Amino acid sequence: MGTSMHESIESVASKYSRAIEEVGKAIIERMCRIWLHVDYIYKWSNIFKAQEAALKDLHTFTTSIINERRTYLQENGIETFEDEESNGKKGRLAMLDLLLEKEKVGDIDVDGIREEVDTFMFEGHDTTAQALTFLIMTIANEPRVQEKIYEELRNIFKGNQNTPTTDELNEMKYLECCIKESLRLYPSVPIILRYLTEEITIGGYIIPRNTHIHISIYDLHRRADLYPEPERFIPERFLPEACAKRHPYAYIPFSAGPRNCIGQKFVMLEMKTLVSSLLRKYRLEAVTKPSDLKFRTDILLRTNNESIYVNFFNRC
Ligand code: HEM
Repeated sequence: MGTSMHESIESVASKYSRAIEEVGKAIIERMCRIWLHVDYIYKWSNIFKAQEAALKDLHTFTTSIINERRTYLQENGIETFEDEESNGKKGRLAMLDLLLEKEKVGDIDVDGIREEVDTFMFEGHDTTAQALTFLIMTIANEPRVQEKIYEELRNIFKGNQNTPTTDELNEMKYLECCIKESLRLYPSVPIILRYLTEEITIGGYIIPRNTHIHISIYDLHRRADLYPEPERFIPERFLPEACAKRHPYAYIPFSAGPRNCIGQKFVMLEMKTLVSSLLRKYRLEAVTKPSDLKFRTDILLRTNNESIYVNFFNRC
């Protein structure tokens, strides 16, 4: 986003993680209690108070990120993005710098910037952390798959220890199938919500317009008619020839349509970078098994397990 998170921000970062969980809890608790759907009643509830406290911590964190960047630009006398190669490409702005530029010409105010930063922090942070957790656990539980990924990495890197280049990341085709299959079984965003502006018919049922609907990505991804033996981890389901036979909306970990995830290409590179670096150095052995996972109702796919464990062994 164009900022580094140094010490002063670190001190509020753990509060931020807790705040995100609290806000998620408040949303779910409200959703499940119909009387709390009425704003007037909700505002008197303890859930609302907890939500407000969490939002305060959340906004403290994102505001400090914005202020840190603003101060940096001011202290270094950077007037416009043309002055700085902030992301290595002169003329192309990091997101926060672009928002700060727009603020100068009155296209956005400070609350607007904070909303955008909140969206990116929320959409980009826990989603990726959850996806990596489930992927690493799954690879540890699938020795055949792990060896196949390792073989692919050995062929790409041929013994060198370098950080992967973009070309090398693009060569990790099998690892990509594993990431996709892991997101099928463990979609970080298990449900999405939509508001119907027109009537639709699904499976013979008419759903009237002006209806709020939930789309369960988790359940869709485990449909046996779309994915035979849906509980099994089979990365080959995502080889190009297998995907070609499937409906384009049968797999939607990043949603679909005009409001789909804008971070999906970035996150694939991020996950490949992290997992390939781990697997080049370590062999993983399972501790927590998929059958140990106890999912809870939340806006992100989380478990009630205290922790998810994996053993790491040095590859000599
Ligand atoms: C494994 C990681 C991720 C998953 C599974 C994921 C999934 C999703 C999903 C399902 C949506 C649509 C939500 C809805 O329709 O209600 C979404 C939206 C979004 N995602 Fe991601 N995401 C991930 C990572 C990221 C990252 C790394 C970023 C930013 C760098 C990001 C930025 C966004 C933004 C800004 C939106 C809102 C787009 C809009 O409303 O127009 N996401 N994401």
